[in-house]
Amino acid sequence: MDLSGGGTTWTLVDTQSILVWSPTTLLNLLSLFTDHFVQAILSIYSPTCNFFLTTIAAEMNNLDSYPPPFRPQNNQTHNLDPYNPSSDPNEYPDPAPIIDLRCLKQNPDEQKKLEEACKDWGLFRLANHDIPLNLLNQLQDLARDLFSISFESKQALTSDSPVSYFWGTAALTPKGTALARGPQSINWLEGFNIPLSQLSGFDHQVPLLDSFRVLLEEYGNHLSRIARTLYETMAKNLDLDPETSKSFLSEETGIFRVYRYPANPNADAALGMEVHTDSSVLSILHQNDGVNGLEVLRDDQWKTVKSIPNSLIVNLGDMMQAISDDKFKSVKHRVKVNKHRERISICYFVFPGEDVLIQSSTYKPFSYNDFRAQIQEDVKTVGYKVGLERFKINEDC
Ligand SMILES: O=C(O)CCC(=O)C(=O)O
Ligand SMILES: [Fe+2]
Repeated sequence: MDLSGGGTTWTLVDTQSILVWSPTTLLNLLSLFTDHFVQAILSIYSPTCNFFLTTIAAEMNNLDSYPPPFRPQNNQTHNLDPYNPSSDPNEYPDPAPIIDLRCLKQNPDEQKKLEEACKDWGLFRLANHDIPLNLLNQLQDLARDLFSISFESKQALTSDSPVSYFWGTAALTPKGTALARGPQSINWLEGFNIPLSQLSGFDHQVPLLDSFRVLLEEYGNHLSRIARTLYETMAKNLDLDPETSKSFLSEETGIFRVYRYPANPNADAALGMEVHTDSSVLSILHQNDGVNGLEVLRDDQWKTVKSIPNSLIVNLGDMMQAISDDKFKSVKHRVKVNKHRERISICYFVFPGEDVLIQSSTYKPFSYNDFRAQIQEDVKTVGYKVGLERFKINEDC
């Protein structure tokens, strides 16, 4: 598949004009301004130029910030379709069930709704989570700033650090470095892997990283609270023994993954993230405003989970499916790339204590450690994560 990110000359066509620009010239020009200033200018331009400006806004990040294979190639020209908001999936209602966190503790109907969402979807949108909107916006802004520094600086910043930088795959070793993959399975993403327990190991000398650390600490406290509340309600739904079930959610294992999915005119040729299930108990996701990408598989159809301001997406992972003895579902999902705009998402994953045995009638007893080791092995040998199937009790033997 053609994984090139585009050409150094972007050809943009609308009904009135044909404009051929060199992005290098444009970027040099635009980089003189701050993003916010440019956004303000963009908003006062005439609507006929809107699609053009939207595209340029998406492309104006420093090209040096992208991993080399994601950069436009010199001898290529791309025809970018005009950005057409009326074909935007935002026009359609979002199908995911909505859970109101504030109601969850007291309201049996909301608890029932959660149970249904876990069985039918393995995913839901979370409203009334009580995370300040300001914190979510600041996190997104800082994540964008962090991704905008040069590729080499991102690598240098994270060498010798508990934070790791990766690209092209989301399959990582326990240390957070990318597992080697073949070029055909490259994922159109870059990211930072940040274990919550090691936030203090951030380089305090680098102001951008230090500001990010402060925000992530605050965000991490909120997500631990949310994960605990959701998990306790799920454990009650499943009638799990309260003492045993506690060790299935270990807040110290919390990990952040911050992703950037660069815009790509050949969006149909590459996935941002390939089809997978998460290995976690729960995953909690925040997507930047207005850029869709996440899709879940339901009834054999891919459904877009829209980016809606101030809401979080929660999905159940393989550990939750095993803990629930297959009553709840670890949902298959993937990320599509946007042709015009880059997408940033901030994901939190929480796991059982590493050596805690999960026992069920469907799977052989295994710990998260066993599960992770098996995935590492499978990705190296078979090329992909086999997952829970590896631990299924084979009734024929
Ligand atoms: O970026 C997203 O929307 C989803 C990321 C994801 O599925 C993952 O990290 O497992
Ligand atoms: Fe995922």
